[in-house]
Amino acid sequence: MSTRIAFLKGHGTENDFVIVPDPENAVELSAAAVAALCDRRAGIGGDGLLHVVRSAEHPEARSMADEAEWFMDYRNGDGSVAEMCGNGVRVFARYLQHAGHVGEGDLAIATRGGVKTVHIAKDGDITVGMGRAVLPEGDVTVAVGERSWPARNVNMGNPHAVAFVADLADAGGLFTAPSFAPAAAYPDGVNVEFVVDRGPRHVAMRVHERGVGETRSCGTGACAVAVAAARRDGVDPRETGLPVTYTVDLPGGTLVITEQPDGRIEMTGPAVIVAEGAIEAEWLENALG
Ligand SMILES: N[C@@H](CCC[C@H](N)C(=O)O)C(=O)O
Repeated sequence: MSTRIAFLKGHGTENDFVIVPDPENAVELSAAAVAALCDRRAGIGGDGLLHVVRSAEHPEARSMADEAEWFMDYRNGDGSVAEMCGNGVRVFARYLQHAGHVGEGDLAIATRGGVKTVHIAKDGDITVGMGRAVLPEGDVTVAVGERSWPARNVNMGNPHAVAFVADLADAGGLFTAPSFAPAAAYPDGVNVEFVVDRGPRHVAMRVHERGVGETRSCGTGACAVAVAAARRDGVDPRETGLPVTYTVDLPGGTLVITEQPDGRIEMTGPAVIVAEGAIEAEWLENALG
């Protein structure tokens, strides 16, 4: 009889994830296994995978176990590991609520980018304390084909290049990763955001994600865009002492990003569990050859 591995499918503003609950860290998820599961034709399909593990059971999260019971072991759809996933944290929290591990209110989730505070509101939206943005000095350029744009380097735990463009269509099909310069700015690759203005403190963006491709949404990307837009607009809450909020429209929905006077960034948006099922271990073994 073949063994089965439980999974769920969820999304946050259409950034979608395969969720593998594995409290004891017993399921071996190689990069190839993650890529097979995230394959949209031969697998379940997803931009990424959320491996749900008790912090105490994971070598990368043990040191955070006192603060956060659960560790989001996030993987990109190509199997690579990333430091953080903003939409992923909301979907991860929704899974914990769905499974009865937590209720409405506050919780902490361990990630490779540190412990994130999460609030599950009665109205269903989820707010994540995303930490502070780091904006390294130096000019960055991103290019798609013959076109190039100056970009702002923003680190949200993971790397971003934010380019303001005249029209979101300027980035073209985004079938391959935009190139960037200088190479030293992003030694581990980068997520690239293309942004237009929609109104006062209201922008729209597209994103090409490292390890995935173009996605319908990126939470860390939306935070990077909000901070880059604020600085471009001459707004820095750490100087004014006032929080600033940007509404960020993405192809898959809208996220609301607030930067507090101490620089902490909060992201609010939806998170949805779509389905539950079982992975045939035999299929996975065959998929891995
Ligand atoms: N979709 C995510 C970001 C996922 C990680 C990213 N692709 C990377 O490699 O840094 C989000 O919602 O933040």
